[in-house]
Amino acid sequence: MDGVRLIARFLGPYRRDFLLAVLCVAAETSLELFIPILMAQVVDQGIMAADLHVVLANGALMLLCAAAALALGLAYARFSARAAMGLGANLRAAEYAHLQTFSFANIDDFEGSSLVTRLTTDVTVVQNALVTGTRPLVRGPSALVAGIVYAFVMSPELAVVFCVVVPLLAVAMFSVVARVAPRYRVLQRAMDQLNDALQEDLAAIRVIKAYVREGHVAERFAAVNEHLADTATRTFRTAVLNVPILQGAMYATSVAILLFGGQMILAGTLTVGAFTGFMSYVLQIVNSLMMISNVFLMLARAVTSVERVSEVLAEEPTLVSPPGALTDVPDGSVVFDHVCFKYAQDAEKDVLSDVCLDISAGSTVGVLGGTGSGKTTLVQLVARLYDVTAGAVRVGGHDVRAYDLAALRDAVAVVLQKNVLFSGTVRENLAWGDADATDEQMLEACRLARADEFLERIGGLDGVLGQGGAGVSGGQRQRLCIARALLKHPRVLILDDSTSAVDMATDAAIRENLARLAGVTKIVIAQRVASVMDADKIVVLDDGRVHACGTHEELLATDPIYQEIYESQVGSGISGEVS
Ligand SMILES: Nc1ncnc2c1ncn2[C@@H]1O[C@H](COP(=O)(O)OP(=O)(O)OP(=O)(O)O)[C@@H](O)[C@H]1O
Repeated sequence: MDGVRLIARFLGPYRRDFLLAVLCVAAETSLELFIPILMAQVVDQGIMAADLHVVLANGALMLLCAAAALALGLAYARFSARAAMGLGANLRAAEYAHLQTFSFANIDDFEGSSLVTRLTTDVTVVQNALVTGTRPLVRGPSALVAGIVYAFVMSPELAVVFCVVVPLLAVAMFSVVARVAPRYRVLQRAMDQLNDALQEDLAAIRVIKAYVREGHVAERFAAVNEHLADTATRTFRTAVLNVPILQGAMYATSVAILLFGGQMILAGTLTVGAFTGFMSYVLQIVNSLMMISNVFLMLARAVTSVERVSEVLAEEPTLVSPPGALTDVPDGSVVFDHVCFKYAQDAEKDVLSDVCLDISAGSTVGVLGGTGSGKTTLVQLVARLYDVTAGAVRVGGHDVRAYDLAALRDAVAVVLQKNVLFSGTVRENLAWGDADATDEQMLEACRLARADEFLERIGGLDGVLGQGGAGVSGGQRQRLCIARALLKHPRVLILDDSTSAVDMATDAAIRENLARLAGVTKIVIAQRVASVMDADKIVVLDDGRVHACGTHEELLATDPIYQEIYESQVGSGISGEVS
């Protein structure tokens, strides 16, 4: 029922088309049911009574019925296609819009590939069910009921055969549907896995080629592909069982009716015309049962897909703005107050444990630490990309959970470790930072991020970037991403290893430019000591805890981990560039 409500809701303005499609099928069905009656009259009152007038008149009526049924069939195709395609577009739009409200945690829950299947294949399954299922859904039951009623009217004795056949067939077909329905969820899950493998391989195509791993990924893809094919074969092998069951039933019924009907004709209790008409009802009843079983199979699959679509639409975003949210971030101060965090509620260990930090507005803070020590996790909490598990993060003196999400994220610009640009011009990409920025403002941001160095070479602000920002190098992409963040005029600027692909001299020049941004708090995650040694404060993270905090000189004098990082870089010759 929930599925029906969902479909009714998302049909929206296409509900009219859907209703018209149903009316067309209903009218078409009643016309077709009328034809056997006319046929019986042709045989009994026309051929047997040698009355040509009855044959011609009824023949003309039969042609008229057939032509009207054809017109209604065409109209049905048009209305149902419009309703189904409209429904599909509405469902995809609603899912996509809802997806935009998802937090990272929501997306982690679903997995990206499953979301893709739920927006594409699942919607197509629902669409197809509507466009090809409405006709048999309306025709099947009405043709069945009408066929049985007409058969009883023509010959109640003969029609008793149906009282035996129809219930037996119904039980057989429902058991087929009951076995197949649960398999559809497994099938869609296998489809998710195929999408997952395909997406990962396409995204990593350069790495695959660089490591000459084409054979390995082809094997992995073959395995998921085979799993999908196996699951589909097992599902549809059971589904097609209803065809032999129905055909067997049709022949058995025909034989029984020929046997009993023949005896009745010989005994003079049934006319040949009534018998001919009766035989066409046998076909009609069995056909309608076939339609009903097919439509049930189709619906079983569509129900699975509707459920998967509903799961996306019903997912509650884990991060929302509170009622009466603050819309102004007064300053760029950042406080971590006994913050604990873990990604999964049931995870045993915290990723961040009891982190306390006090970062004053306008200061520069460097964050260092080993791989997996929690640096990225720490800064993501400032822009409320995740919520703390315990404690609080305060920006501008207020808990981040008190702010309107958009206002907070406007004030806290994060240049993530995985920098992403989009296909389009450089100007379009920079406009993500400030849609109203003038060319001068964009060029100034590029100058601060040292993107001006290569901007002319890629065609200036009108230079076109390929999908995912293709067409610029890693270091160039990082600089454009910094420029984009600067255009937001943030109160807090977070750079998560954002200059890792930039050479030392450019890195130093960028730092120098950023240091001049008065009033902007800068939190810089870096692997190189050189990138953070001038900071007002350096935080050393170790296994999710603040191991030490101080200036470069203080840490160099007191902290063994900092000394070790510094020494390792001095040893590798980085110190020369550092100093
Ligand atoms: N989305 C996620 N779901 C579950 N665990 C995660 C997720 N992201 C990170 N982690 C785990 O949290 C821990 C800290 O990761 P984080 O990315 O914050 O470390 P990091 O210090 O930034 O590392 P690196 O220097 O390699 O970028 C790691 O153990 C990582 O496996």
